[in-house]
Amino acid sequence: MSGGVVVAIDGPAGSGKSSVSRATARRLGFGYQDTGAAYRALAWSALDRGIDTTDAAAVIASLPGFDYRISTDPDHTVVQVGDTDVTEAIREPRVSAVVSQVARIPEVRAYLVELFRSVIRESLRPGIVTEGRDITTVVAPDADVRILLTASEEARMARRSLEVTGQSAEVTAQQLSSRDVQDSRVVDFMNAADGVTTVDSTHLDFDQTVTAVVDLVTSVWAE
Ligand SMILES: Nc1ncnc2c1ncn2[C@@H]1O[C@H](COP(=O)(O)OP(=O)(O)OP(=O)(O)O)[C@@H](O)[C@H]1O
Ligand SMILES: Nc1ccn([C@@H]2O[C@H](COP(=O)(O)O)[C@@H](O)[C@H]2O)c(=O)n1
Repeated sequence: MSGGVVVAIDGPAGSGKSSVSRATARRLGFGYQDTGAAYRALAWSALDRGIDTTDAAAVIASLPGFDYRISTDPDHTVVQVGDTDVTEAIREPRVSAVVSQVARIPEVRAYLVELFRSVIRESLRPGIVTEGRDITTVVAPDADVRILLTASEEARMARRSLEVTGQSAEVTAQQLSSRDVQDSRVVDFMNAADGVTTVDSTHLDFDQTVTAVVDLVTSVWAE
C-alpha cells in the first residue's frame, strides 16, 4: 500500500461519497480516487463498442483493450478511455442504467481491484482517499481510516434529484434505488464491516459531513 495515509470510503448511491471524498482530499492535500468512475468507463466503453453489457464473456473479452486513465488530483478529475475524455459522459443516465451489469462480473471486479490498489500504491501525496462500494472490505481492508458514508434513502434521492435535469424526480429516485438493489447483491455497502466507522449525513449539511470525515482522518494521522 501507499506510504501515505490510506482512507477508504464506501456507501450507497447518492450518499455523498464522491463529493465528500473529493472535498476531504482537497482539505488535506491528499489524492482522490473515484472507483465508480472505472466501472462507469467500462460500461461506457461497452456501449460505445456495441458490446451487450449483459454478455459477461464479451465484457471480459474487452478488458485487455480497456485503456482507462483517471487523475487523482481532487481539483482536476479527468477520466479518459483511450484518447476520449469521458468525464461527463460516464455520468449520463444511459451509463448509470447498465453499470451494475458490468460491475457484477467477478473477472471485471478482480481486474479493477488490482488497478485501484496500484493507484493507491503509486500515490505520491501524503495520503489518498479512495471511495466506492468495496473499498473498506476488499480493495483496502487494511486502510488507516475506513468509513461507511450513509444517508437515508429519502435524503439521497432528494440530493440526486437536485442534480439530474431532464427527467422527473420519480424516475431519478427509482434509478438510484434499483442500482442499489442490484449492487448490494454483489457487495455489502449498507452495513459497516468490523472496524469501519459509520458517518450518517442525513441530518448534516455538506460542510458538516466533510468536517466529520476530515476529523476522523486527522485523529488517525496525528497518532
Ligand atoms: N451532507 C450533505 N448534505 C447535502 N448534500 C450533500 C451532502 N453530501 C452530499 N451532498 C450532495 O448530494 C449529491 C450526491 O453526492 P455524490 O454524487 O457525492 O454521491 P455519491 O455517493 O458519490 O453518488 P453515486 O454513488 O451515485 O456516484 C451531490 O449533489 C452532493 O453535493
Ligand atoms: N467500488 C465500487 C465502485 C463502484 N461500483 C459500481 O459502479 C457503479 C457506479 O459507481 P458510482 O460510485 O459512480 O455510483 C455502482 O453502481 C456499482 O455498480 C462497484 O461495484 N464497486
